[in-house]
Amino acid sequence: MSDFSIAFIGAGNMASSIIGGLTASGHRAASIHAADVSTESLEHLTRVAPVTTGTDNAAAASGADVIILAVKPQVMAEVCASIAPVVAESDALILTIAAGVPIASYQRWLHTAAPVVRCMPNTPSLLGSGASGLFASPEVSSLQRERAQAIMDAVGTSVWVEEEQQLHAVTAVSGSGPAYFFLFMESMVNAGERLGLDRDTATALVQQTCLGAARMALESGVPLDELRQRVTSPKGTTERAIASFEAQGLRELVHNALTACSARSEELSNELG
Ligand SMILES: NC(=O)C1=CN([C@@H]2O[C@H](COP(=O)(O)OP(=O)(O)OC[C@H]3O[C@@H](n4cnc5c(N)ncnc54)[C@H](O)[C@@H]3O)[C@@H](O)[C@H]2O)C=CC1
Ligand SMILES: O=C(O)[C@@H]1CCC=N1
Repeated sequence: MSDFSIAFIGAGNMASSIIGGLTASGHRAASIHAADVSTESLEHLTRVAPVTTGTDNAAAASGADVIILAVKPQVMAEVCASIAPVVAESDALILTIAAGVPIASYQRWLHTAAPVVRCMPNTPSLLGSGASGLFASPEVSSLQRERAQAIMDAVGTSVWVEEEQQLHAVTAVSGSGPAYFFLFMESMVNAGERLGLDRDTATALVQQTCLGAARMALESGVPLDELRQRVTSPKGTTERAIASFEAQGLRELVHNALTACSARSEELSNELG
């Protein structure tokens, strides 16, 4: 599994994180090639791992088993045009991490029904703690699915969805999700300050509480509602806070926010499609 060759088109933040994760998990740097228009991005990447780099997208993609498209959605059409002649001559898997661009657009820009896996990652991938949703076009083989999963598992965990449309929900839950937790943490820090803590103390307590709660949710095997109830002593302090959240409609607020996010993801797909 670790010997297949990978070409990255775009060598920015996400590409260097994935490459860092891949090489840390045993993938040979010699079988990874990266192309970028920016020599600065390429220089930064070679400090992460000794991969082959260049500014010619088609040269990097040539001979690769997996071509990872790690550029912004706005330049995707141009990038696909640059590699289309190579893709036409190969059976490489196209793995794209760009938000919003539908599979039909890649196949149109590449002028072929290439096997495409769309991935919606999130920013904690930069630390190896990402959560990614994956969707495969019908042309993707089982070996290619395994390879796509192995690549994204190098920077966190990944789940497959059965329908491309479900990537809108993945975007609403995990793609944009880190921002919701940051907002909640900001709100807790501000509340802690107003209750008399200095900002640094409130920040340290909030950060560690968030990490601890996430680890309990992940590692205890106990359902979320039970974990919450274990903190909530009858007639105690937590009960008052939870009652306040519930009375002010926190669950409905969250539902509305994720619905708005998913709807925007659909709008963007229509614009980029
Ligand atoms: N769901 C999320 O929160 C996240 C999604 N993403 C997606 O991942 C993709 C990459 O994001 P980042 O790595 O953060 O962006 P970045 O801006 O760090 O890297 C993109 C790279 O593409 C290069 N590039 C631009 N035009 C090019 C061309 N024609 N040929 C070759 N390279 C070219 C740029 O020079 C740059 O180095 C984006 O599509 C983004 O939407 C990334 C991070 C998180
Ligand atoms: O906000 C956005 O549009 C992108 C997609 C998911 C996370 N960031």
